[in-house]
Amino acid sequence: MANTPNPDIIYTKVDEAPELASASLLPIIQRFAKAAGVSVGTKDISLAGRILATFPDHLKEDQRIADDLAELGKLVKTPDANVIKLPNISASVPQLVEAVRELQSKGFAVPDYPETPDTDAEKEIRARYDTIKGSAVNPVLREGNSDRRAAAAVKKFAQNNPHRMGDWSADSKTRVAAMSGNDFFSNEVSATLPNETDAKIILETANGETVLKDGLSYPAGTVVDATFMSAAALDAFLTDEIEKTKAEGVLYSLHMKATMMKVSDPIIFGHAVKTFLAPVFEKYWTEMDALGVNPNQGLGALMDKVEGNAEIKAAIEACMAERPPMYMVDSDKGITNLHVPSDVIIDASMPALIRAGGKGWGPDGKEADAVCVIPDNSYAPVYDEAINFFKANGKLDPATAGTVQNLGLMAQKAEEYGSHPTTFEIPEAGTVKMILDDGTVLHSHDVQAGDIWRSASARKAPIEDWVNLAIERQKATGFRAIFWLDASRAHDAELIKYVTPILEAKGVADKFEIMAPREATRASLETITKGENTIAITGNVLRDYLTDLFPILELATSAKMLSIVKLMQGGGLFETGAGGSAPKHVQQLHGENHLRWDSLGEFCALGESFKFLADAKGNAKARVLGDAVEAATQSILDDNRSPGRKVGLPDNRDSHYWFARYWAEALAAQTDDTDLATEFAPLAKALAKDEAKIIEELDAGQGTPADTGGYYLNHADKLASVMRPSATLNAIIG
Ligand SMILES: NC(=O)C1=CN([C@@H]2O[C@H](COP(=O)(O)OP(=O)(O)OC[C@H]3O[C@@H](n4cnc5c(N)ncnc54)[C@H](OP(=O)(O)O)[C@@H]3O)[C@@H](O)[C@H]2O)C=CC1
Ligand SMILES: O=C(O)CCC(=O)C(=O)O
Ligand SMILES: [Mg+2]
Repeated sequence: MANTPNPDIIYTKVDEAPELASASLLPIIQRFAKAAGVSVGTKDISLAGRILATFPDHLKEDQRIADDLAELGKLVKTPDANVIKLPNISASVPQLVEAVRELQSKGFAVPDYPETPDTDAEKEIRARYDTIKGSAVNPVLREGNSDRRAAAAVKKFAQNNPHRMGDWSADSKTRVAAMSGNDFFSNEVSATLPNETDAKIILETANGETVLKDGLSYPAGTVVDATFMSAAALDAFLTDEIEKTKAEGVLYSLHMKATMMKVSDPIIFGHAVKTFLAPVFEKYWTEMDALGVNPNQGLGALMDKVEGNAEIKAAIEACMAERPPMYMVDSDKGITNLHVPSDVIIDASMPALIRAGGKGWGPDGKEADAVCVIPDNSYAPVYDEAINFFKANGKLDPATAGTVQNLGLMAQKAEEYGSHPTTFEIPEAGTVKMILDDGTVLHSHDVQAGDIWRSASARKAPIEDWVNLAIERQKATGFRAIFWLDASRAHDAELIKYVTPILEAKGVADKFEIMAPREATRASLETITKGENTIAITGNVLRDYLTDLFPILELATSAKMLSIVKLMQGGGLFETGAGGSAPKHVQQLHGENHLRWDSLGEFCALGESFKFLADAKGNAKARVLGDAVEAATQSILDDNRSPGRKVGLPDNRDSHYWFARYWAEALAAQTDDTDLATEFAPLAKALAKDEAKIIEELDAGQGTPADTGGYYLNHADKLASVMRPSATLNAIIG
């Protein structure tokens, strides 16, 4: 665990499909980087790594690992940061429990996850696990705002090779259902703090006062919001939508972000489970409670807990038979939308449904229209409007559509995505107050037991940085630029008070529009339908939602996105793609040794990282490497070398061979650096000469199961032998 100097570039060690891909790609990157004197090292932010790093006191000396996330968290606050960040698991409780089980089975004595901690020791363990749960990594690393867009070559490729889109018909019954009031959207209040201040949050009830949170501290200029969702209104809404969905004869679906919104959304998910199975919960709650059922963890965990009770199981079956058919995660295996809170994640799930023409998979394994329940109305209008647009105008044509780029306010845990420490499920009716250190009551809400209250904030420096980045991007592109802000929403109105004066002071107010999310969705879809382009300048949640929505419509996937985070202290964070870690791809690799993960996001991030390094460290060779990465990425697209979806087709490993070859060829061909040209010419030649042999070796194993020695924690040697099966390629790479 000794402190060694950081490598020039840090490539994160993650989970699932991107981690499998890294086993093949990273050795290639390291070999090429070395030629420019650039070291590329790893830091472990995987779920398994996070668990091990959090419980050193439970492990043997030789099993302990450093807390890489803590180190990275410090590094991103320095100008030296140059981090390539791959997607990692934001763990729901079922995922966390599985990972713990796997580690224990491998001889790591990490403690069980205490679902209902009683003793102080259990509470302490639970508190440590809570730091690992949900989106525990991204908010730590994201010390800058987000610039996500498709690289020009990627967009052009999508236009020239349009993907299949599901047809939309005007009479599609698919619709979005959101609450009409008493949700986070309608209860929001917001204020901008004139001075630096400490604050606390208290709950006053008939029985006295409880401090929910103390020791909050905000710099001057922070926009501080408070809001709550009424549990009674939520239940009434869900109950009503279940009935309506049944009457409409379509699938019932719920779309949440239980991973990132790790406190509020699992509770809302739990309400959805409870209302769907309302008769069962009413009749059997005492027994279910005794069995340890927690609805927030989903129907899957619930079924496990009641496994031994035939009466409850029969009641569940009878209830499900009366309910509308559910949108399925895996109809073959009977996994429903409500099984696991992290299976259906709104940013990816809604765009996939829209791309499919408004269709989801039903229990019968057939596609059908669906009611999409998105309880809170803050951002639901985006999907509602997109669906209305496609019903009226038919599907988008990726061959002619322009693009929607995104500039997102993300730095320093901006907005809802930083609200977890200040989110509470209210234990008892009363009044929640946020009180500043001078005694001012900044915000106050009357609440009932079970309501979900939360406060979110956005700081001045990140807001100003975001507006300035938007000005830069608009100037660089000339695109239509829209701030997606709703003047009638409390939080957005405070942001507009920042945005307008900056635009005016810089004399660019006429280049920007400000529109509420619904209007901005329509304007953006109209713009790209005409083949024109636009920049969506959004808050943190819409940053996340839109950088899956538009790429999935325009490019078929968000995996190919360029995601740059210009860190506020001068460093660079280069995220790969805009999506997640694709669990289905791991299943396919383990089952039939085919990895359909596309590393195009990694290629884009790598090019940017080298170029950033060139500027930051004055390393001209790094620029040559970066330019050659771009040329190689272009060749991958031009020659169609991306992985195929089905077993037997070229996969992720083949695409890495081609990437190495094109990269070496571009280096050999360039004239800016003769050393690099001389070094890579023979490598390029060897890769070309042995093409047939390498491809044969890479593909030989496809069609049979592959053992990587684990799911959350792979065995390094087994993983390498699966992901680097070509001895010929390995010898050339060295
Ligand atoms: N930045 C981050 O760290 C993020 C992490 N996550 C985490 O990822 C996990 C899965 O999330 P989920 O919402 O299912 O989203 P994913 O983006 O992982 O998956 C959705 C689908 O998108 C397609 N896809 C995504 N990336 C690629 C790629 N590189 N190549 C090819 N296809 C791709 C796959 O489609 P198909 O199966 O049809 O091939 C995949 O099933 C969760 O644990 C979540 O917490 C999620 C988002 C961002
Ligand atoms: O951190 C997470 O949980 C998800 C992040 C995400 O979806 C994104 O950044 O697009
Ligand atoms: Mg996302």
